[in-house]
Amino acid sequence: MIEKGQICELTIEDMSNEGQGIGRVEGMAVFVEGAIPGDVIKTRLTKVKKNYAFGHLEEILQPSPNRVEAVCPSAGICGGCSLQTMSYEGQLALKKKMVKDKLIRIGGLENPRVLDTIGMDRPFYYRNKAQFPVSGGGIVTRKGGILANAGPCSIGFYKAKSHDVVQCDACMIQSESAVRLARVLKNFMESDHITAYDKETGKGLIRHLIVKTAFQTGEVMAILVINGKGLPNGEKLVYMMDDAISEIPPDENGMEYSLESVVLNINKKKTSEIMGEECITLAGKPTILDAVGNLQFEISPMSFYQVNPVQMKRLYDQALSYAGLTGNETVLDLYCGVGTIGLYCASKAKKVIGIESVKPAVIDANRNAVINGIVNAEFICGKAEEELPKLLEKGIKADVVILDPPRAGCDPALLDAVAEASPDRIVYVSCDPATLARDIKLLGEKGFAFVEAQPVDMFPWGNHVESIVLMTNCGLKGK
Ligand SMILES: C[S@@+](CC[C@H](N)C(=O)[O-])C[C@H]1O[C@@H](n2cnc3c(N)ncnc32)[C@H](O)[C@@H]1O
Repeated sequence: MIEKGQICELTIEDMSNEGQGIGRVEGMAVFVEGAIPGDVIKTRLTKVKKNYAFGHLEEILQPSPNRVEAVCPSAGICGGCSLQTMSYEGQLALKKKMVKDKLIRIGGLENPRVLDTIGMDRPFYYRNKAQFPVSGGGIVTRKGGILANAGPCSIGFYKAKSHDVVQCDACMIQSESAVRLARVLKNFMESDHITAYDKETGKGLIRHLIVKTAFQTGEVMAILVINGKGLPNGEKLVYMMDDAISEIPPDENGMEYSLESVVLNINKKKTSEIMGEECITLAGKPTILDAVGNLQFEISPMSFYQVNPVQMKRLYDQALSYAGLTGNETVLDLYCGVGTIGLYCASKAKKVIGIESVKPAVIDANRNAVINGIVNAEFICGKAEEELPKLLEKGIKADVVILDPPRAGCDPALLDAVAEASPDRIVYVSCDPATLARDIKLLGEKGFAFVEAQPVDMFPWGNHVESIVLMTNCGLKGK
């Protein structure tokens, strides 16, 4: 019987979805922050539940062969990048293992073929999207009408297991444009006494700064999520941001960056949702343009776009290869975002139909078909689980179905509809191996055979795992 406060020695064997090392004491799983697979550690149990426990890392008795010194200057302060003390080779191996383990344990597969994780040659400064929380700053009214200074503002990352924000002065995975704009917004808020939103009181103006950077064109978009209708001295901030971006020296590919869009996103709800529904373009264009391969994509503030452009191309190349297109197929791109995967397939298929629930993304997708001169693709707005049955009722036949749902995976109704469509191939792109494995099992029961999985490292130094799976129709249902 183990209890809170007990000191135990254990070997870390696995990693949780939240990035904690997992070991076992008396058969019970113990989750330890800061421990990585292969470490032998001494831990003090801080919480003991019926079937699992949490421990504090007291001492590393024997470091994992994959343990390295963290290279990021913000290591130990910022709560992101839970694998920053693991060698990159170790991370790639761990991610492959995580996919395989989930496919066996949750997916019910015996010995699934999982290929080596496709890694990056240089896994740094890869993110094209930064999402920074904002705290402090400005003058606030306390109880009794007393005016008080809310302290210096910080724009950056949450500390591990807290909502304290640490200024992002340096980050090994974010773009230079994102780090610079975080600094500019801090200076602006301090000089102009602008408050950050306080979720306890529901007061204060600035909630988040989101920066999107199109590495293939150099276009940068800054989105200020605000708890109000407008931004005092917004024009001044635009000039400050523009100066900061134009001072970035060209990158190693000679790319010059320019601020093309500054957007206010209104979110007055007391909710943990980052963005509200209304966007107002404060300066420049309402979208930015990026490219993948020889296709161009316009992206609006609310639209999903893969965060790692180098790996996005590799992921899409794999999707295209798994789709096995000959030119005669109808491809359904479900959860299509701005239409990237579908449009990537369009020149090799007869017809592409995409479904996506976020309206601005669907508008982007249809416009992206036009700007690329693609005439055999159309994108529909709605929930995939509601729209696919309607397409089937209209007699649409699908040869290849691409699924790329959010972390929660597919709605069971959608999997039923996919089975009814009875495509030859299903290409399933996933950012959560657990829900992927759950859905693979359900699709298996509906007559689709798992062929192989290819993990693609979309999030170096982080514990999230992207992978892509090919399933083929066993012909149980017939076409
Ligand atoms: C992981 S993203 C994939 C987007 C796209 N395939 C790509 O590679 O950029 C998942 C997308 O599914 C959309 N989505 C979420 N729930 C949905 C639903 N029930 N039906 C259709 N789309 C949905 C999200 O808005 C998001 O754009």
